[in-house]
Amino acid sequence: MTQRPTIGVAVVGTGRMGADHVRRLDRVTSGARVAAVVDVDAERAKRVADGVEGCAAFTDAAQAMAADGVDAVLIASPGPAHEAALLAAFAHDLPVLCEKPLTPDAASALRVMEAEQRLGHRRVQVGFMRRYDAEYQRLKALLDGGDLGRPLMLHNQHRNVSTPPGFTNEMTVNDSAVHEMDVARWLLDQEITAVTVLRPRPSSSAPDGVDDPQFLVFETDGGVLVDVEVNLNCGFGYQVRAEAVCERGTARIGDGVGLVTHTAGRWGGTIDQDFVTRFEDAYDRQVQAWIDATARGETVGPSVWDGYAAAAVCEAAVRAQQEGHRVPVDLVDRPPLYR
Ligand SMILES: NC(=O)C1=CN([C@@H]2O[C@H](COP(=O)(O)OP(=O)(O)OC[C@H]3O[C@@H](n4cnc5c(N)ncnc54)[C@H](O)[C@@H]3O)[C@@H](O)[C@H]2O)C=CC1
Ligand SMILES: O=C1[C@@H](O)[C@H](O)[C@@H](O)[C@H](O)[C@H]1O
Repeated sequence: MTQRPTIGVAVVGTGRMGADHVRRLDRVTSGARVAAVVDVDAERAKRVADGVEGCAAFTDAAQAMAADGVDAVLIASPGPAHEAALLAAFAHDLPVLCEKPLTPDAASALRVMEAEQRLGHRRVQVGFMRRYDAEYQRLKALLDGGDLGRPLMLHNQHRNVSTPPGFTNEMTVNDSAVHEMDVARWLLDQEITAVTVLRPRPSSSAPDGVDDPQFLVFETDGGVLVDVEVNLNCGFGYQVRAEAVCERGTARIGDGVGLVTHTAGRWGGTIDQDFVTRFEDAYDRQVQAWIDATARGETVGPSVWDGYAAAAVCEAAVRAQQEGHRVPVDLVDRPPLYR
């Protein structure tokens, strides 16, 4: 049997997600190696590179992409830095796995989409990892199968223990609810056409300046109503749940009922505390799918169109937050490359 050559990956951004993806590429997935890491924080890049055999450290993404042994790019810098890194990768026609959000607004996502179209082929998989989560995949298969009839509503809960320092109202949409925007579009195979943001009284655990929780309502072009409780300082755990209400039944995921113990007069289990553990398998499967597709010369998974559509919904949601009324979502026509 002939062995596939190992793909050399440059990981851009070595913070929480970037460092975890470096570990994953180095120790969990197969078919790729970390050839380079990039961070504007030179010491952080060096620290991460030192832990991986044969890995070079850079502070400039474009330089890393031009380096020997780099065949593909994983972008895990903050959202506002994604556009520059994507355009640099396109200059070398390199395959990219780009963490969500593709970019933080629709105009920059459109520029990326135009640049990818100029290449003439898809090169980017967007890191909407929930599409690789086993529970979400089962829900998708059930809805696609049609046994429950047509979906009418999708209820979602997105709870985090707490928000990190510097978290803003916009980030409740761009960093957190963006996942529900993507999974709603994917599960229903419909586009989101309008967003309303409602707010109960704030939790006393919410940091100053952050309205938490928030309640988002999306309307879709297929007539489904999607609601999302974004509750990011709930204090007790990381919970991501979705319930589809269909014509002949309902289906729910995310109850997290793993090991249940009965002891000392009580019964119960544990609740994940963050996305790294809750979605560990999904991140692994997402990255392995990207490596495998790259080895075949293909691009799979959430596309730049999906990243753009989510960015347009985010933009409408941020306006809805600020202006306090329902905001329609405007999308350009879907280009042939993404149909
Ligand atoms: N899929 C998921 O569940 C999650 C995805 N993310 C996404 O991953 C990305 C990174 O987030 P975190 O790791 O939490 O952030 P982080 O703040 O921990 O790390 C970001 C790193 O990027 C570096 N950086 C900043 N600008 C850069 C540039 N221009 N070039 C190279 N490096 C640069 C920073 O110095 C830092 O080391 C974001 O897009 C975020 O939305 C984050 C958390 C979970
Ligand atoms: O992407 C993520 C974070 O950026 C975000 O801050 C969290 O709320 C999400 O649950 C996580 O998946």
